[in-house]
Amino acid sequence: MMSSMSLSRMLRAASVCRTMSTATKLTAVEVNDKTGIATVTLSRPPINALNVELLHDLYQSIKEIENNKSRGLILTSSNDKVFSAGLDINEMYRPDKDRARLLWTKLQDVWLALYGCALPTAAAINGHAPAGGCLLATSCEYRVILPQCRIGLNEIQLGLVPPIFCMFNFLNVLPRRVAERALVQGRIFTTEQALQIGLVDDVASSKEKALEKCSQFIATFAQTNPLARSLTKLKFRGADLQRFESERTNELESFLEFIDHPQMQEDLGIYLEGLKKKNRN
Ligand SMILES: CCCCC/C=C\C/C=C\C=C\CC(=O)SCCNC(=O)CCNC(=O)[C@H](O)C(C)(C)COP(=O)(O)OP(=O)(O)OC[C@H]1O[C@@H](n2cnc3c(N)ncnc32)[C@H](O)[C@@H]1OP(=O)(O)O
Repeated sequence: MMSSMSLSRMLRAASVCRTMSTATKLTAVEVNDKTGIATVTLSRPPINALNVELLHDLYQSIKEIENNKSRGLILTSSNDKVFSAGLDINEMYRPDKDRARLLWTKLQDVWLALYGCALPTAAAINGHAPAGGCLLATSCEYRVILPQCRIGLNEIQLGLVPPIFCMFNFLNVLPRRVAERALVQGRIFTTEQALQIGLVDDVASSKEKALEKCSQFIATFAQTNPLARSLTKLKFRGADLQRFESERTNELESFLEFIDHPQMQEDLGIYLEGLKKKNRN
C-alpha cells in the first residue's frame, strides 16, 4: 500500500505541472506552476512535419500561453531525434490549392505569433531542425541544441526562394555576411558549427538539460518589468513585423505560384521520393 508520505509527495509533484485545458492534439502545452513557464511540445509523429493542422495547433498554443500571462514559452519536440522536419512536403506536392493557401497563411500566422511574442521565448532543439524547423527555433530568443543534430534553412536546395521571414530570423541571430551566405548556400549546420557561428546559444547533453537551460534563460527576466521587456523586444523586431505585414500577401501569392509550376512539382516529387527511398534501401 502506498504510504501517506509518498502520496503527498506525488500530489505535490502533480501540482507543479499542469496541462493547459485547451491543450490541442498536435501540440501539448504544460505549465510549470512554480516557475510560470509554459512548454509547448510539437507532437506530430514521426518527424513533426508542419502541415495545416500542426501549424493551426501551434498558433493556438502560442496565443493561449501569451493570453494566460505565463512567464515564458519553451518550444520543444516529443520526438527524440527530430525537432521538426519543416513544412510537410506532401502539402506542397500535387497540392489541393485551398489547402496550400491555408498552409502558407498558417505558417505566416505562426511566425508572426512566435517572432512577435510578448513573452520570453526559447527553443530546446532536441533533434534535427531543417528548414521550417530552423525557422521556428530562430523565431525564439534563445536556443539550446543537443549533440549530433543538424539545423539550417535549406530552402534554396529545394529550388525554393527563402521567404522574407527566413531572412529576418537569420539577420536577428547571425552577422549579416554569415546570414546571407548561409541562406544563399542553403547550409545545414552540425551542432558544433551552429554553436560556433552563433545560430544556437548553447549545447546540452539531454532534452531535460536543454529544457533546464531554457528555463534558466527565461528566469533571467524574473526581476524585469514584463511590459518594459516586451516593448523593448518589439522595438528590435517591430520593423521586421511591419515589413512582413506589407509583403505577406505578395509572399503568399509567390508561394502559390511557385508550387504551381510544373518544374517545381517535378523537383518536389523527386525530393520526396529520395527521402522515402532512403528508408527502403
Ligand atoms: C519570395 C516569396 C516566397 C516564395 C516562397 C517560395 C517557396 C518557399 C516554400 C517553401 C518553404 C519550405 C520550407 C520547408 O520547410 S520545406 C521542407 C524541407 N525539409 C527538409 O528538407 C527535411 C527533409 N527531411 C530530412 O532531412 C529528414 O527526414 C530528417 C533529418 C528531418 C529526419 O531524418 P530521419 O532519418 O529521422 O527520418 P526519415 O526517415 O528521413 O523521415 C521519416 C519519414 O518522414 C518523411 N519526411 C521527412 N521529411 C519530410 C517532410 N519535410 N515532409 C514530408 N515528409 C517528410 C520521410 O520521407 C519518411 O517517410 P517514409 O519513408 O517513412 O514514408
